[in-house]
Formats: sequence, C-alpha cells, structure tokens
Amino acid sequence: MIGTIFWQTVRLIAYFLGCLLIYFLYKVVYMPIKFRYTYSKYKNVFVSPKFIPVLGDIYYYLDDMQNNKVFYDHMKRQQRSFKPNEIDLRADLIGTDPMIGVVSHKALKEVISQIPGKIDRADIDNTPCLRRALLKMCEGCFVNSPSTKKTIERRKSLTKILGLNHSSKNIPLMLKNADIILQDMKKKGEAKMLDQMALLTNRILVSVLFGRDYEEHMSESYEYLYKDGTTKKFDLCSFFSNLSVGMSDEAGNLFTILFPLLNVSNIINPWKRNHTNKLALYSALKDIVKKSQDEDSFWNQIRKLNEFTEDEILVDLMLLLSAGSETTADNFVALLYYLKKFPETKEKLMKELAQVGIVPGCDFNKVITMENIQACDYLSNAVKESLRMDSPLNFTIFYQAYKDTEVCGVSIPKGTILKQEIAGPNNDDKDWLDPNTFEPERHNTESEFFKTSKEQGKIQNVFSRRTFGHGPRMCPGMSFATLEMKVFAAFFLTQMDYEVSKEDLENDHIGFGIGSQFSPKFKIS
Ligand code: HEM
Repeated sequence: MIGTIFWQTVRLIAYFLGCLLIYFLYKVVYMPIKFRYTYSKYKNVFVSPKFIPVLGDIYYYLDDMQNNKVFYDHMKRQQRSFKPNEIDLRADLIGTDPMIGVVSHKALKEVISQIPGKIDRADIDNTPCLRRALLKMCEGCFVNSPSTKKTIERRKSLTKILGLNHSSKNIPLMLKNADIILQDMKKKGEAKMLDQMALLTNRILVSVLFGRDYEEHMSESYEYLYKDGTTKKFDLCSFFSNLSVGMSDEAGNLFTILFPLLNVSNIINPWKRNHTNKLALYSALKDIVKKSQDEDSFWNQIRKLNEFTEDEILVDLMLLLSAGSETTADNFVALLYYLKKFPETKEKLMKELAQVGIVPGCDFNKVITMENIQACDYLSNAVKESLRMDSPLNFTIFYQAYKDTEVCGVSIPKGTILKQEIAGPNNDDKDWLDPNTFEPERHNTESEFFKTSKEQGKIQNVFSRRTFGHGPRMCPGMSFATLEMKVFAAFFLTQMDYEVSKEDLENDHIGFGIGSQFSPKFKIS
C-alpha cells in the first residue's frame, strides 16, 4: 500500500516536471526561435544578430550596462546603423516575449492609420505577460484596455483637465513644492537628483489629482511591507516611490518573465507583498479624497461628471500618478545634466530668462509666470532637445494586433504585440544633424543650425520626434509635463548652483530614462 502511494507520488512529480520542461522548451526555445526565423525572412525587419535564450534582447541591455553605457544605448546605435529606407520594423524579444517595434516613419503612419480598427492598445487584462510594473499598479485603468467607448470617454475627461489652460493654474503649486525640495537639498549640500525630482513631481501630482490640501488629511506615515516581513513607516509620496521601485523590480524578476500567471495571481512574494502595499496606498488615497475640500482636484472635477465610478476614477488617477511622476523628473535631470555638459547652451538660456526678469535671487513667485515662460523660445527648445536626446521611455506602452494585418508588407498576425520605437528614431542621424550634441537651436526653424541641417538633408518631421508617442493613444500629459519642465528650469537654474561629477559629464553614453542604472549625485548650493 505504502509502496503504491510512493510510486504514484513519484509518477505525479515526474509528470509535473515533464510538463514544466515541455512548457519551458516551448516558451524559452521554440517560440522565440520561430519568431526570429519568421521575421528574419523580411529584409525590412531588423532582427538582432545574437539569440540568448531566456534573455532575448535583454542581453543587449545588460551588455550596455556592463560597458558603462545607459541600458538602452544599443537602440540608438542600431538605429544609426540602418541604411536609409531599409528598416521599417524590428523584431524584439523582451525576455521571452516577442514584440514588433515600429521604426520607420512609413511604418508608424501605417500603424496609426490602423488604430483602433486593426491595431489598438494591448488588452493587458487578457495578456498576462504584459501585466507588469506600473501597468499593474493601476489595473483596470483605461491605459490597459483597447479604445472602447468607455475607454475613450475616460481618456477624454482627463485630457481636458490636463490641457495647458488648466495646467498653467498650477504654476504656483509647482514653485511652492520646488522651493521646499530645494531648501532641503541645500541643507544637505548634495542630492540624488533623480530621487529628489521624482519626489517633487510626485508631490505636485498628488496635490492636483487628489487635493491641494492632501497633507492635512494624510496620516503622518504609512506602513510599507518589506521583503523580510518587517515594516517601515513612510510619508505618502515616499511610500509611492518605494512601491514604484518594487513593482519595477518585479517586472525584471525572471519568474515574472517565465511564468506570468504567478505575477497575475499575487499569491506568493514578491507579487503578494507589492499587492498588499498597493492596496494600502489605494486605501490611503481614498481616505484623502473623502476628506479633501479642494473642489478643483481632478478627483472632484471628474466625479462631478457623474459618468464614472469611484473605482474607475481612482485607478485612472493612479495611472496619471504613475505615468507622470518619474517621466518628467528623469527628463528634467537630463536637462540639468546637458546644460552642464554644454555650458554655452546654459549661458544662452540664462540670458533669455534674464530678459523677462528671471534672474538669480529674483522673487520667483512674481516672475515665473505663464506669460514669461511662453516668451522664452530658447527655454522651450532646450526642453524639446532634452526630451529628444534622452526620452524617459525608450518605447511606448504596448499595442496589439486585433486582426491579422500588414505593416510595410510585413505580415502581422492577430495577437502580435507592437510598440512604437522612441530612443532610436529620436537619435537617428538620418533625420538629425549631430544627434549626440545638445543643440536647442535644431528646433528653431529660423536658426543657422536648422538651415545647415536642412542643407545636409537632415529633415526632421513630426515622426522624428517620438517622445510622447503618436496617434490616438499618445501621451495626454504632454502639455503638463513640458510646462513643469520649463517652470522647474526657470526656478532651479536661477535659485541654485549645481555641480555634476566629471566622470558623469565625460560619459557620452549616459542617460536617465526610466530604469536607468545611473543615479547622479549633484552638489547643490
Ligand atoms: C516627460 C514626461 C512624459 C513623457 C516622456 C511621457 C511619455 C509617454 C508615452 C511615450 C506614452 C505612450 C504613448 C503611446 O503608447 O502611444 C505615454 C502615455 C501616457 N501618459 Fe505620458 N509621458 C510623460 C508625462 C506624463 C504626464 C505628466 C502624465 C499625466 C499627468 C502622463 C499621462 C499619460 C497617460 C495617461 C498615458 C496613457 C495614454 C493612453 O493609453 O491613452 N504622461 N506617455
């Protein structure tokens, strides 16, 4: 009897291990090889030369990091190696997940013309491998679903409030928070700039989304659950930052890549722990909006429409918080960095700011106004240039083919995941003259640099700039983010001095986009 049970158990374990092996070979070897083979038949599709099982093209990211280059540097290099009009798409393996990158302008045009008919935002709820990181932070929000009537309405209501007119009302709030962060950095004399700026953008967004009086209604601290089961208390914004990092780490976890269902089910750690922290954050925010008296908060403006449930509003605002904090913060750090690396551009910018009274030691609340900001063209072009050179995202949020289709003659079967490429095209030397040089004047059609670029056949068009994506699902936070960057630039450049390390300044392959391994420390005075 005991012998029979023993052998049955052994047989069951062997059967289970066999199934696991078959799944592993199918997912890690067969599918990726089939994907590469299918697309390498097309001349206009780039397939990376090396295939490393499990890692796929993550190999190139790791290789860049090992060589002290920002992890997405290879995307810029590869793009520059494409011959003109040669490559339309790229077949990438992110771990074991196959996806098609939209590279050429022609391909992007074709893809956009198919949204939402044949191609649309990926349905993340039904695509477990995509339910990762910040997309998981706001499960159920409109970004995770294709363009149904409801999705479009939810997006529209937010886009309206995020427009420039509404955003400009927030300049005093931006300045107030920037000053709090600056005073703190000055006291310490040194700052991990990415963290500080993420805290800043986060505080601003929590205020405008959930109520400018949020600090009055939040607890002193919230308990964050750590790996070893211990807890630590954080204020609301630091709690959010920790959770974002936790969720991003989770996205790179090998088991998330190989067994997406583990990630979806949240029954074991790290997913269970992050999920618990996420619920704590949601509950804190719900509590704040109940008590807030701020009638102008996004929460209240959307609630007044009476079209969405409180849960829908909450996850959509969580989406804005996740999408709008680190992106803007990272690119603002890139701007500060480039202005140090290319000091003549900083000088020009300071001169322009001085013309509207924005000078060191000025009464910034009086002079950093919408009118003055709008008068500064060079400032606007400097922001455009840092967004071009070091875009916070190296590709967009995922799209999916909902029907069998074709892009530039390449067959795209139903179910294929697509992404618009950003870092490559933004730095392509076929469109941009000297793409490694920080040159705000390239965005000024009247400038000598623009004329020289044109003479040399470097003609940028709308699709050369990919930072905010293109098409009906492009970033709705563009005006808000660029305004924030201009206000921060006017404020920090005139209210502080900063030094960047020589080593960072001399590294031509550094970058600060989301997930960058570089975390520069600035000396602040
Ligand atoms: C420099 C800052 C930012 C950059 C570079 C950026 C970039 C992007 C990109 C590339 C996408 C994907 C577009 C696509 O898939 O086609 C996106 C989507 C999105 N962004 Fe931003 N973003 C920034 C700031 C913001 C801010 C401040 C907010 C809001 C407060 C925001 C809200 C969103 C939302 C809601 C989506 C999803 C749109 C949809 O699916 O319909 N972003 N962003």
